[in-house]
Amino acid sequence: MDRVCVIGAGSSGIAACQVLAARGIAYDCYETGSEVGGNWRYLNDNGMSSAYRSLHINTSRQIMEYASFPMPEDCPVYPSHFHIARYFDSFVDHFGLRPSIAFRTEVVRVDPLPGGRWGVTARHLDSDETSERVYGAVLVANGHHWKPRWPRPALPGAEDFTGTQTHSHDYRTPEPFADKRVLVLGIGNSACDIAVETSRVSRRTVLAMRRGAHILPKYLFGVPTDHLTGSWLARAPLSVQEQGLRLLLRLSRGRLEDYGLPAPRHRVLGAHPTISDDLLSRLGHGDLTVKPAPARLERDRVVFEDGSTEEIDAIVYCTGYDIAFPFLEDEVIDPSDNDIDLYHRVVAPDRPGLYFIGLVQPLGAIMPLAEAQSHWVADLLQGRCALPVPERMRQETRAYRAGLARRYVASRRHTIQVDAGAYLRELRTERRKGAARVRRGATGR
Ligand SMILES: NC(=O)C1=CN([C@@H]2O[C@H](COP(=O)(O)OP(=O)(O)OC[C@H]3O[C@@H](n4cnc5c(N)ncnc54)[C@H](OP(=O)(O)O)[C@@H]3O)[C@@H](O)[C@H]2O)C=CC1
Repeated sequence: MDRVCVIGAGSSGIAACQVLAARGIAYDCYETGSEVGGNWRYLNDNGMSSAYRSLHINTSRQIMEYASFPMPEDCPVYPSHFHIARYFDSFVDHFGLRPSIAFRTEVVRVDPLPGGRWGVTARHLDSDETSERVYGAVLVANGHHWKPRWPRPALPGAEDFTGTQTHSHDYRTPEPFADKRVLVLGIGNSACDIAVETSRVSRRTVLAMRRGAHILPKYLFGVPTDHLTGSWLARAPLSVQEQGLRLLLRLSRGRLEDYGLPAPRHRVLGAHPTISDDLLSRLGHGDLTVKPAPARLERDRVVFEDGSTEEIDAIVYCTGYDIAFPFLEDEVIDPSDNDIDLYHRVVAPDRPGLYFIGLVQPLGAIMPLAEAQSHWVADLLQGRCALPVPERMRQETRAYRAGLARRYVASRRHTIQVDAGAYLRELRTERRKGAARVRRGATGR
């Protein structure tokens, strides 16, 4: 079997490396930075980490750990990025993966070649030299929370705004916002974490949003929330999960309107969850002001959609991330507007040998899903599983899109959503079907 290329040594890339190594598949992994961990390596010198100093994961460690390597017992329930980066270091060392990772080596091009092979061009940052190598398959694990998504088009008046305008990707600590009048835009997890933090040092922090969000706590009745939502509740039909969660939230934290937040018009499971223990208490303290979305900027002030205005010194756009593969031409795969059609979120139907690891946004955590995806890809590489014909794969991607449209608020942030437990079951089923295809000799490729 031809050698395989893994792009990125973040949480998904190292999961892929571990599985490939365990399965005896020769591979090279390329990582732009000097260390593993991707987004979870604070101040990562690959320039792609969006982690801020106070970041703690909002899924519990039991939900985020790799199946092959449990997190240490003494790790907190909701570890910080420091704990998580340490865990990734020990994962890589435990499995002896480090020598297979070319650090400070950026993949700059990936080209399809005749015969289903792939040409990979890498730039070595220390020497600025490039090298080319041919691989039988490429596993793309470059992450999807590193390229800032700014409002498109920009807010009217943005060019003439006299304050600062930054994206959450570049937020590290609240100090630069001390004594400032800050506007945080969005109501995802970045917005809530950042608004809570700036509200402690700013003169005033305004949290503006174009729709409400169901705020989930990290604990419900003393139990990590995802221990409830990821276990018995996750196996129930969606409507039962929805009702159960709605009831639990109503009992534990009451109505969001009573904290000054707009009542969400969508179902609890109709948006990627916003998880914060601190937001509601900061609102209760009167240290955060809630506003609708900005309508326009007027030099040193922001006019909101309800006609109210605020003088603002700094805007932090917590408006999410674009999916991007800078090393792939759009003709190969085009992720514009975060639309990307992959069979079971991994396989490019018309590009044999091109796989995407960790390109999901789960209710749950990406790490064990990336690991499970890698096992499926290893099956495909070793001929233990086969894919259906491309048209069958495209049917699956259409059905997935239709399911997203039925369930989720229409937003560019909801194009790669999965429920962790259900998705793991889906991958297991696909592996069984893929093995049956091999036995029948019914391979699509
Ligand atoms: N502690 C943790 O573990 C953390 C995890 N994360 C994760 O990182 C990922 C990214 O999160 P995040 O950075 O919050 O981004 P998200 O994409 O999740 O949220 C973006 C927010 O910005 C809003 N928005 C986007 N564009 C506009 C616009 N033009 N005008 C007004 N509002 C806009 C969205 O609203 P709409 O819904 O209407 O599109 C949404 O409220 C998520 O998976 C999140 O869970 C992030 C921070 C902390």
